[in-house]
Amino acid sequence: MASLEELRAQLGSVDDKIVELYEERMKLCEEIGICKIENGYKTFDRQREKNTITDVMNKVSSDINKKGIGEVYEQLLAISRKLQYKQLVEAGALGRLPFIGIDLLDKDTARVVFQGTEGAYSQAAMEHYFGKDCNNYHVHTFREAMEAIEEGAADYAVLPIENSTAGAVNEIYDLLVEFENYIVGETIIPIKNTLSGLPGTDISEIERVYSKAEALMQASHFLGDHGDWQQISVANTALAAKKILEDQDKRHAAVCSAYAASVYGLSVLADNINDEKNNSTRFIVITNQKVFLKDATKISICLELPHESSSLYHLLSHFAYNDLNMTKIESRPMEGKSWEYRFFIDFEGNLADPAVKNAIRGLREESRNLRILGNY
Ligand SMILES: O=C(O)C(=O)C[C@]1(C(=O)O)C=C[C@@H](O)C=C1
Repeated sequence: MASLEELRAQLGSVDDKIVELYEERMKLCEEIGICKIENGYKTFDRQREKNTITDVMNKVSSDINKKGIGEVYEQLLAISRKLQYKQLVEAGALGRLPFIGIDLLDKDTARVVFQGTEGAYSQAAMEHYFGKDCNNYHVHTFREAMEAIEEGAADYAVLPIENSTAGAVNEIYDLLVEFENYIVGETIIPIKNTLSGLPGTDISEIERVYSKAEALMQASHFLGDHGDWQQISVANTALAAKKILEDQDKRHAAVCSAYAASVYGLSVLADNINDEKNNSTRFIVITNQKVFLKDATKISICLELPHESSSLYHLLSHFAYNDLNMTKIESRPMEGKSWEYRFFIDFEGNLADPAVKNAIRGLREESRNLRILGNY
């Protein structure tokens, strides 16, 4: 029986042959790539790949080798495809109207819309991004904000997309698909609720609290210590603060942000009463212009995948192959297609980077309806 060293030496010679053949194969794929560009043929030939994989699987005998060679070829073909996407990008075949790189957003002259009432967290986020004196107005629903951007009634909208404890705001994801608007910025603000009442109120006088149902729930430990208080839910936390001002009853208090309390002239009776002390919400800034800041570092895309085994696995390989760091993935059910999903992916990069262009080229070819939602 041969020793481990001898067997490893034999394996080394086999690996040398594989490497040589691999290089020979990639060289041929490169030539095919040129031929495809010159003749306008599609890079990804799904049927050809299926045939190749079946052929090589039929050439081996044992089941374990069949599965193994199948997997090796899946990878091999995916890599030659990626080489051909790179060739396409280098030949300048981008295929779509490009995003335009800009130096700055016109924050001083812009008209900005947010959803909610005066004192809402969205307003606080808007002021954080655009400044306290920005020209703004508010609407009742997220859809109305999206429409205002699409129609050009406002230049930018500030909308919540994700909370650190509650997760994604699904409606915003769905609206990003429905409307052709683009993300150009983001801002994260802490969500810290207070118990606020009329100035001069002592907490011992309180008998009733108003707030949004979720905000009452998120302060359940604090409110549990005051079990005799009546809890009344209203549409949002800013509205609760407004009600306290209007009622002028010292027995009433609101669970709302310190920002809403200041907007409605209330005093903070207890600060940061949420059970989870490090809660924050990420807001996106959207516009109807296909632009991106030249120093942008994050890209959001969405796409649909064929209902096939390992389609997500192959899709994600475009990030690894191009050394791109994926920071988030969300899925949402697709309307009218039970158990099929649309994926929303965030990754680090700038649309001007060659690696990003290569990855997007590959992702576009191998998924359906890919949309770049923004680079910010
Ligand atoms: O035959 C082709 O069209 C090729 O480009 C070669 C190849 C392969 O590596 O075998 C690569 C990509 C295609 O999707 C199909 C097959």
